[in-house]
Amino acid sequence: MRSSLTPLGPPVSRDRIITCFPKWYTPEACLQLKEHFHGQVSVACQRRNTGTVGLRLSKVVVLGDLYVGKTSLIHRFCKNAFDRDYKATIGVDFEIERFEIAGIPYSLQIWDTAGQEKFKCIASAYYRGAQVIITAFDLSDMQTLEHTRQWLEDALRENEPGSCFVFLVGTKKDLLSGAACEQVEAEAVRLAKEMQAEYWSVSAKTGENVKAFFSRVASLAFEQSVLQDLERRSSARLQVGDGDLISAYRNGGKSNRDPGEQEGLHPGLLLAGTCHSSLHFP
Ligand SMILES: Nc1nc2c(ncn2[C@@H]2O[C@H](COP(=O)(O)OP(=O)(O)OP(=O)(O)O)[C@@H](O)[C@H]2O)c(=O)[nH]1
Ligand SMILES: [Mg+2]
Repeated sequence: MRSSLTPLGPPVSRDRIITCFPKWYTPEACLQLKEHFHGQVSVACQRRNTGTVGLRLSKVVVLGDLYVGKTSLIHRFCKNAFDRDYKATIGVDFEIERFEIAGIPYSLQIWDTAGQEKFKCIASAYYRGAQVIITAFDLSDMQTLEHTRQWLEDALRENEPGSCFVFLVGTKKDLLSGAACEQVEAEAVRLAKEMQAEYWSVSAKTGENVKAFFSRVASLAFEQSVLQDLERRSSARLQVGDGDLISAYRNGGKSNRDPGEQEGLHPGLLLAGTCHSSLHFP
């Protein structure tokens, strides 16, 4: 089936266009070592046979202790800005970032959560339906690394087992150098392997690795979305072929997770959101 669904709105900016599969930070703790998009995904993109992938929002949640730099990381990527003053996130906030990956439009909804304990119950309401979980810690504060395991556990509890890509991100790379940085990174890589997470070190202050990191996040999520969409459509066709028309119709070509659920919007809770660029939904 050829997709006729094209999002409206301005073209994505040049630095959001991804043509090659972005590389990992370190091969020791990475989710996929391959250098190209999955063959089926490349073919689907060439034929523009990616179903509704271009219209959906993939949910990314960013978690971690207060003051580790979650908001700064997101702001560096989405607004190319850095603020030295600390303004605690209250509850949650989100940004929408549009990409073009292998010629197909793709959007991430990036949820910034509060690290302060008193806001945890608000923030945790937004963990559900995440395709990507980013657990952040401050490279200059080892305690924040130790706490990442608990943050991840809390987020995984709200999601189906095996349904999320997990990243462990060390922030404020500019504050460490040489042997000190290597030592913390080695410990973080060890933990990332245990968490089955991909490891990255970044600096929101200098911008080091920030764009590369989010390109990697977007590409892995995109590839998974296309593969899931292809699988869903082929199983719907099989069901029709089996004469099970009603069950195919009931599923409506949907995955187990409803796209609305993936968007994770729970009205009525404290929420301050910014749509970074205009999107039009069906
Ligand atoms: N040197 C340096 N400072 C940073 C970096 N990233 C963030 N900071 C500083 O660290 C402080 C906390 O950053 P935030 O991004 O607000 O931290 P947060 O994790 O969002 O905190 P909560 O919203 O309370 O959970 C701020 O003063 C930032 O300027 C970085 O890469 N390098
Ligand atoms: Mg914040």
